[in-house]
Amino acid sequence: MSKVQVMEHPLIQHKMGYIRDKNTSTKEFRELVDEVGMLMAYEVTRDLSLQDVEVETPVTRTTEKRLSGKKLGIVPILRAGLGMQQGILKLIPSARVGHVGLYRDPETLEAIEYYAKFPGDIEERDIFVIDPMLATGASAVEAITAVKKRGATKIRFICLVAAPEGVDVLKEAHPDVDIYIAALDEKLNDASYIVPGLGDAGDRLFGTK
Ligand SMILES: O=P(O)(O)OC[C@H]1O[C@H](OP(=O)(O)OP(=O)(O)O)[C@H](O)[C@@H]1O
Ligand SMILES: O=c1cc[nH]c(=O)[nH]1
Ligand SMILES: [Mg+2]
Repeated sequence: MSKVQVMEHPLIQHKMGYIRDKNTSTKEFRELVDEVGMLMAYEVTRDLSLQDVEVETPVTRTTEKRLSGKKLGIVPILRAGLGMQQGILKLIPSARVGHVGLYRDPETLEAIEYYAKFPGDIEERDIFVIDPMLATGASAVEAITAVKKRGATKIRFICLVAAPEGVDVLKEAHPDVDIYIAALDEKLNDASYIVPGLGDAGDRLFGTK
């Protein structure tokens, strides 16, 4: 069964308050989403494996630790997932990047795929699927299904704000995928927006609407 981790780090909580604020400008919103993406990547990569390496300091030889070279990949869900991409790449710059384009049909709430491009060796990589919002869960379920179809087997999902409804749907559809959340909110409203939420993440990131 999926592990669900809500990241209660004070810096994440502090920044989430500004991200939610409707008076936060597009520029600040973009910067904050990038920063929270980076802080979440720090937590999510806590279990990366290390190997011993010999290093010569100016004084002596010593044994140090280095990442063991596990191949990683991130897959932002377009559009809003792009807002977290750079922040995560700052910490894991060698990760390859795939993209899956999905939009939520406003009537049916179905996630409609319009784009997909993944690294050729995706099946060898640990994959982080990223999107600021987990609302009904339809988009995350579709994106992870698309990634699995290309052969990836070790997948985690990282989001800023999740509704309990979406967490349940994702756990049910992909019980092998662990879920990392900056804030677990109260519910969905009648339009399936997250409450209290932050509004439409894509529109706020890109200044559309
Ligand atoms: O859990 P769900 O109910 O599927 O909703 C979440 C999805 O909705 C938003 O995308 P949107 O459809 O607004 O596309 P956009 O990123 O292009 O704005 C958000 O970025 C998620 O991908
Ligand atoms: O609250 C929500 C729900 C779906 N997509 C968003 O961007 N925000
Ligand atoms: Mg949107």
